[in-house]
Amino acid sequence: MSMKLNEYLSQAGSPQALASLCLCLAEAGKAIATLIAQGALKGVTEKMHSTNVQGETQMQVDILSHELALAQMVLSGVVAGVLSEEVDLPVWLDAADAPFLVSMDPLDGSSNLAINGVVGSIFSVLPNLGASGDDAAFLQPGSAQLAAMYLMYGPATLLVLTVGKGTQVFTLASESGDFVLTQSDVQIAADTSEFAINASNQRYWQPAMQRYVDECLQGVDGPRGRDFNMRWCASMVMDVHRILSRGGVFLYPRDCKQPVRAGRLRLLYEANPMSLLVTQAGGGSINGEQDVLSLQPEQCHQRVPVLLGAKNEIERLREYHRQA
Ligand SMILES: O=P(O)(O)OC[C@H]1O[C@](O)(COP(=O)(O)O)[C@@H](O)[C@@H]1O
Ligand SMILES: [Mg+2]
Ligand SMILES: [Mg+2]
Repeated sequence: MSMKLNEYLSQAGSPQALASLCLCLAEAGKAIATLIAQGALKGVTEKMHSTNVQGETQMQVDILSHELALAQMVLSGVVAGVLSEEVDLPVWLDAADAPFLVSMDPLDGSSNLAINGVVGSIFSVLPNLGASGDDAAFLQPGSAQLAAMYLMYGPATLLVLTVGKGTQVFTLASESGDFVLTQSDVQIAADTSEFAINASNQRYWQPAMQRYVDECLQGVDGPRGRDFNMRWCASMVMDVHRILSRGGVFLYPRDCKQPVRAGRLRLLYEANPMSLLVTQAGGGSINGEQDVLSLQPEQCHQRVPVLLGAKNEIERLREYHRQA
């Protein structure tokens, strides 16, 4: 029998407050999916003249997605503060004693909208340890996350969730508006012959990454003794979803393209939630040497290198970094 998101949350024994939050985030996802589906008819593909705190050009739809998600969190009544890619400082809601903090990338891969490509939303749920109003409250390691979720706005709208009991995939039933469990306890195969990396940055990579990709590219004639396939979607949600669906590794390594930043992806609302979802599915996630989930964040919008996916490949990459 098909299980709905609310039924899964109660079966998983999630506390009522966490279940309410997940359901509100699911509602936000539905609203964002509806917005995106309008495409150019609603200006979804247009850029704005503003930049976010990362110095990236914002799209109107980045801001609208932020607002839709924020409105649902206000409604939930269980969120004290929200850190978003789209705003410089965390937003503190009028709920200081609420149990959760949420970090979010309201629209991931938004540059793909110009080509009608797949985008998503990413949420990380942390405990509110009582320091409401203090932005440092968000600087908790990924291992402290109570839940992680992404929504994927593709041919189907998917919601992928972990509350620390495996990783589950739900599909939006458009007629009823329910998210229905379609894949439970996803497992990522430990081995793979597929990697994902933005190869245009190759000249900036460190030796460990040069070695890994070079060996993959040598294929059956090289030390790996087999051919590798390559994919890159420029949308972390889509790349991670492929790994959850058919295995592989996703690599956004440290590089020297912009020496001031350690990596491309943001620790608190991209790397951490995706790492929890992937490790709950049996995969690995490191920054090169350390587990991403063990990193102590230093800044709200901090960037980190991220290598995640098939466990044995991630351990191989860790070893290459140790040896370099
Ligand atoms: O432009 P690149 O190097 O391909 O980087 C793509 C990466 O940047 C991101 O798009 C960043 O996300 P945003 O669209 O939320 O800024 C990731 O989704 C993706 O993995
Ligand atoms: Mg993103
Ligand atoms: Mg974004």
